[in-house]
Amino acid sequence: MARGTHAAAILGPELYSRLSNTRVLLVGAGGIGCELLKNVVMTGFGDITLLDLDTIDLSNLNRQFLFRKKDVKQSKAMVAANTASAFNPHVRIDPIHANIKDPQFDVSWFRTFDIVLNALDNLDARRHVNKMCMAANVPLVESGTAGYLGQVQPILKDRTECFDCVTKQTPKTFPVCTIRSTPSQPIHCIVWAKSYLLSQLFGEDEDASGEVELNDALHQGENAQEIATLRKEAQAFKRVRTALRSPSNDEEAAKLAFEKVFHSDVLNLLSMSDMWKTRAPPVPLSFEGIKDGTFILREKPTNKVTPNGTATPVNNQNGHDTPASAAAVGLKDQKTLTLEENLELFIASTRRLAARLQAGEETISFDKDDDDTLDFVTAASNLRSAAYNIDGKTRWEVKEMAGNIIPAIATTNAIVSGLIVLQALQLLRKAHGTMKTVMIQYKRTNPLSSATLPPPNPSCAVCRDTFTEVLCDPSRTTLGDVVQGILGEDEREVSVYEEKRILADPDWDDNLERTLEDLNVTRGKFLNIVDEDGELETISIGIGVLPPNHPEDSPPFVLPHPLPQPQKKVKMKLPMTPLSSPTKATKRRAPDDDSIMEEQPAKRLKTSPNGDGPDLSTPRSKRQLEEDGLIILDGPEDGDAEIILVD
Ligand SMILES: Nc1ncnc2c1ncn2[C@@H]1O[C@H](COP(=O)(O)OP(=O)(O)OP(=O)(O)O)[C@@H](O)[C@H]1O
Ligand SMILES: [Zn+2]
Repeated sequence: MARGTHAAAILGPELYSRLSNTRVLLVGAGGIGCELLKNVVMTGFGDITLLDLDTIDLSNLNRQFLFRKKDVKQSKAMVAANTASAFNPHVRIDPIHANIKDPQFDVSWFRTFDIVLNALDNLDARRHVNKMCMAANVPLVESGTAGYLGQVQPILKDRTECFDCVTKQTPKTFPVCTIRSTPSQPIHCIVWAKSYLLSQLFGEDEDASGEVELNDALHQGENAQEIATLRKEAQAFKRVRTALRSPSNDEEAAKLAFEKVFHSDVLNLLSMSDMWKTRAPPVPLSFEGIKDGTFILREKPTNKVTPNGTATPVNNQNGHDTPASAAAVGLKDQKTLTLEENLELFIASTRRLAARLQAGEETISFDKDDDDTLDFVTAASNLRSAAYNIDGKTRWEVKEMAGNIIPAIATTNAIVSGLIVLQALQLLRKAHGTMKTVMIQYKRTNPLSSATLPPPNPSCAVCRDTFTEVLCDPSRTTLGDVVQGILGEDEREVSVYEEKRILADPDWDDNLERTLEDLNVTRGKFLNIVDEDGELETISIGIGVLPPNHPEDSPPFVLPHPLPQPQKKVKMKLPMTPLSSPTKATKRRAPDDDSIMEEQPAKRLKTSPNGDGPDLSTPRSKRQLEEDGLIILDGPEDGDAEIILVD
């Protein structure tokens, strides 16, 4: 069968013949991206732009089949393009080694494509591409896999839900005191080692922000004695940081760090007897004792008989004398480490990281593929677990947990990549009525399921905007030029935003005279014109560059023609919540992956727009509430707004 037989059958001969000139943007050349690039090339697409910001890592080779060992450290986009070009002599692949969020990839650039295919691994980049495709009105195929599960979703502006029409789950966070003082699970110790200890020792000097965090915790009614202890801890860190940065090749700095966090800090915590009334107290570890084998952690009474007939204590939690752990020794990464081995690994990894600082690296943060940071987090979390009587984890398990990794499965990537091409062909055929979201599910009898595509969410903050574009020289164009130019004869009251930043409102027009450059509103960014009465959709203006032939003597900006006409907004009713129930406090999770967050109790207010509670319907009334000490947390849709009263 000839290459392209299937595509020709689906598209028909006329549309198929256009495939070679269809401009495809493929974002991401990782697990899905490599498979997908191979598929689009083999299908007969002839004009492909492949973009990825990363270089090839050894750990990519097991599933990213366009890469070989010799390619490690090379640009993913370049190597993938090179390899896949050989699959079809007629294909043009333009590789770009860059971040899709870079300013040159503006709305005009996105508009040059006929279709965009996402093969990304993070929410932030996905949401960005979604927004750009909405602004440029280019069809998008969005996809993702998680182990055996996968999903492919076609997105078409004004016809289907966009990626942001539905709230996405945010990763789990933990209360700060669980992480800092009272861990009870291995993950608490791993988060402590990765997000707290590693950055305290090798990250930026966060003295000031740490103080603010502690002051905030104090104001939120946390135990004053505990906060004072944490403050003392912070000061002691300074000494360790200095030692790590002073040239020396011995283990002194590692010892100092160890004694601070696994000994002195534990002793300090133990002195707060109240904390240990309802939970088991931790045990301070001894550096020298572990080294010379005299330190025994929580000895248990059971004895075993050794071959020479003497009884010795077993299961003493140093982890080095149980037959089970000895038998588990297989691959190095999957070995349960003893207390001694964890200490050795702690010393060795601290020395390696300290040497990197001394060699000029300014800060070091966790990367699961950086052996030094992974070793450090493995050792430090296991030592902390030992002190708190929590099970230790192997290096492999720590890597999975700290890297939030769900194992990637090449087969799932392959199935998803095949589905992406089928969805792309359907979009190009404009078979909108028959398109569906397709899911790979963990069901042997029915591995693929599909769902009809819901229409856009009327209150989506992304795809319900009216998008337009202004091409300009930001150093010579003022905010007023753009806002007045876009509104034309329209004299309604508006506020102007860039992301969450307010730049102007009906009572504050100081910025209208300033240039866009001065306001840091440059290529690739969006200005939002929000209707003060909340009646009309927001106008979202992409900032682009002037065409090269733009006449010198004409204004330094080009307005769209015709001017955008925002539609009436579909009104959402805001939820009502009784005023007087502080016990039913609102709790929100932080959006950040491993942020250590304290959940604060807060009182809820009514959020009625019709008189009996604060009015949220206009930007001005929202700002007024903020000035009055109320924080408004925007949900993904306006109707979800929550108000938290700050005491
Ligand atoms: N903002 C972005 N701009 C460009 N490419 C991106 C961006 N964010 C992520 N990517 C790319 O998307 C790809 C996602 O692929 P994948 O999920 O297989 O990740 P990976 O980094 O190759 O593998 P793993 O995370 O499992 O080690 C990666 O190659 C990554 O570099
Ligand atoms: Zn949407």
